[in-house]
Amino acid sequence: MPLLLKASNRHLLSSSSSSSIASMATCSSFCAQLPIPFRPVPISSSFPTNQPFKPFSAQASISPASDELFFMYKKKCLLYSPYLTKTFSVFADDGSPITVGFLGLGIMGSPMALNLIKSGCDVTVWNRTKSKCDPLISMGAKYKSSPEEVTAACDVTFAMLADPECAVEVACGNHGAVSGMGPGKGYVDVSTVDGGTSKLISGHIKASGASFLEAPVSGSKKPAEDGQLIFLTAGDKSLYETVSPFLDIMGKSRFYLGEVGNGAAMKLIVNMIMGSMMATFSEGLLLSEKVGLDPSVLVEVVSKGAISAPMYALKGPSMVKSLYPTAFPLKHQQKDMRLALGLAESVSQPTPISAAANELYKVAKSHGLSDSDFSAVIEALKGKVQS
Ligand SMILES: NC(=O)C1=CN([C@@H]2O[C@H](COP(=O)(O)OP(=O)(O)OC[C@H]3O[C@@H](n4cnc5c(N)ncnc54)[C@H](OP(=O)(O)O)[C@@H]3O)[C@@H](O)[C@H]2O)C=CC1
Ligand SMILES: O=CCCC(=O)O
Repeated sequence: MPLLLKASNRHLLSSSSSSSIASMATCSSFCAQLPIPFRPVPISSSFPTNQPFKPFSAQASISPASDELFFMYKKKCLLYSPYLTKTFSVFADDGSPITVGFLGLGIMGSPMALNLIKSGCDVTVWNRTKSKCDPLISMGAKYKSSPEEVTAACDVTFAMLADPECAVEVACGNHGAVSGMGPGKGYVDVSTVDGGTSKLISGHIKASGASFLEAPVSGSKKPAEDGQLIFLTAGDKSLYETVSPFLDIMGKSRFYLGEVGNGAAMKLIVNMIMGSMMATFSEGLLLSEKVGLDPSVLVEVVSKGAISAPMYALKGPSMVKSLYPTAFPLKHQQKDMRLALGLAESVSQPTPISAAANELYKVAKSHGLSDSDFSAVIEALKGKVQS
């Protein structure tokens, strides 16, 4: 017989299977390591009683057979995924599904929205270039022709946009997201922008009576596809709690960092470190080659020691071949260096290494590498740069 699982602020579930389900909830770190197709979807969240949203309930039908599967999960066995992904949905208290909007279907937005759709969420999409909506529409997404229409139709709307300028344009421009917002709705900006931009958007959203959360992500194209992103959130706590089931579909971890601007700052600092790491890695690869060493061997040596990083292992082999398949566009990395340096400037923090790295990304951009992967920054260090 199916069991109805209701989320509560204690993560307790009113079912005879509560012990095994609760075990699953406490094993979230293992759960997050599973690829999306094998990952149990989140079935609990916390809902403060005084929050302005339609309260969510995570609801799932669980048969005795699937209860067995949860027990297997506790022992770190794989779950039978189709069973779970098809039975998960998030509902408002009036029984209607929580509707989700998604604005911006680029490298990151498309797989993030797709994971929501695959998990059974009711998703409405918009993108400036309409053709990028088509694959998602064919997977079951609804389509609206402006950000305003999306936010008017949806309870919560995510935005994954290129830069501060277009994040503001999509939120606050003509027929922008703000025009469709109102009390009881939420706007979650997952783009990488600076804190000032985030506060500006937040101000407009909140003036409409809606709630705002910034939630930039760590993790690139593949983690977005695999639902392994890391959300760095800040803003309305009640919205954070409301959208947590959706964040857990798209990601493996989430941080709540307090006031709007803190999520943006954390994201920019992480990417400032990453940009400098990539620049110095590039120098090392080229230096090794110049002194007669095999840069592929350098990649291997680095992978064995204390400075090993997934980024070097992932990008190194193709950098050695001068190949830069785009996961994180170089123009976005340079934007993040620029914004991080602005953050440092605002508090008089010296960042000479990052400032130097930023110059390299600017050189790479000037040589036509904006849309290549950010690992193409190595080209800025070569004597002869392809244009
Ligand atoms: N790629 C990555 O590895 C990661 C990226 N990020 C951040 O996520 C955000 C998106 O990145 P990513 O998906 O890679 O970028 P893409 O360049 O692939 O996508 C950018 C999106 O922004 C839209 N856009 C750009 N300009 C405008 C505009 N003027 N008006 C409306 N929409 C616009 C694009 O629409 P259109 O399709 O019409 O061009 C597209 O939907 C960025 O802030 C980036 O820094 C964060 C983590 C990782
Ligand atoms: O903003 C892009 C981050 C890319 C990554 O975290 O791998």
